[in-house]
Amino acid sequence: MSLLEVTGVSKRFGGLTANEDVTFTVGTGQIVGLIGPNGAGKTTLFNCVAGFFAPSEGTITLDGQRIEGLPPERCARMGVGRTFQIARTFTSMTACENVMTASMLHERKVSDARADAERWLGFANLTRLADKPAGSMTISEQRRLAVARALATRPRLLLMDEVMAGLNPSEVKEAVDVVLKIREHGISCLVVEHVLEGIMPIADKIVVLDRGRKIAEGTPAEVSSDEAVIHAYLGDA
Ligand SMILES: Nc1ncnc2c1ncn2[C@@H]1O[C@H](COP(=O)(O)OP(=O)(O)OP(=O)(O)O)[C@@H](O)[C@H]1O
Repeated sequence: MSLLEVTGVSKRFGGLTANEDVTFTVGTGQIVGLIGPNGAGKTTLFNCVAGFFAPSEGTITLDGQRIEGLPPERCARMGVGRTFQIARTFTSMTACENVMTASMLHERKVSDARADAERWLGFANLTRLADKPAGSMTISEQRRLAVARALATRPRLLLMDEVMAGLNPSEVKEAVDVVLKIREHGISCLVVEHVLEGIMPIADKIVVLDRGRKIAEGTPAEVSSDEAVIHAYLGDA
């Protein structure tokens, strides 16, 4: 049994089908990349796994337990963590306070939450910025802060949404190093990413969506040479 099993998931918004009959798994300690052209349905699927959307059809299990349709906080308590885009970090709070808001999910005492937050800031290579307001940090630092905050919820599966977008090559490498460290901790990662040079070298598996459907699944090498994938990315050009 895989940690995450997405089976036959469809999601419709009125007449628009954003996901159609999508099936894939994420194994324990695996990094799985979810890629596809704009509008392919990546974010929608991500939101179905995180509990932000209930699928119209299909099932989603975490460690054998059904989670589809559960609210986000139940999914989080069951072990599904997710990063939010920058706008969701609390910009006037310090980096440490930001992570503490997540640590409080498990720690009752403020001093324990602070110690926990400091540990995750260290994990994300942000110790020296612990007391800086999140709003004054660079995009790269804020992305790693979002990862630290998600890790503080103690996920078994971490969903990462475009944590590498807009970063320069050395910042992409820093983000990649953090993802690899997360896997070393035995935490599985499902990564939605446009920055293919960031995700392709480190993913155990890539799932490719196009117009809501899964068009390919396999190792990075397999999907890179897949005709349907090449066509989806390049069109008829
Ligand atoms: N809440 C919503 N209501 C209606 N339609 C939506 C909603 N969310 C997404 N869609 C539509 O579903 C389709 C898939 O969008 P989605 O954002 O999941 O794709 P994506 O692969 O994440 O795209 P991108 O790479 O551009 O972020 C699009 O046609 C989008 O307009």
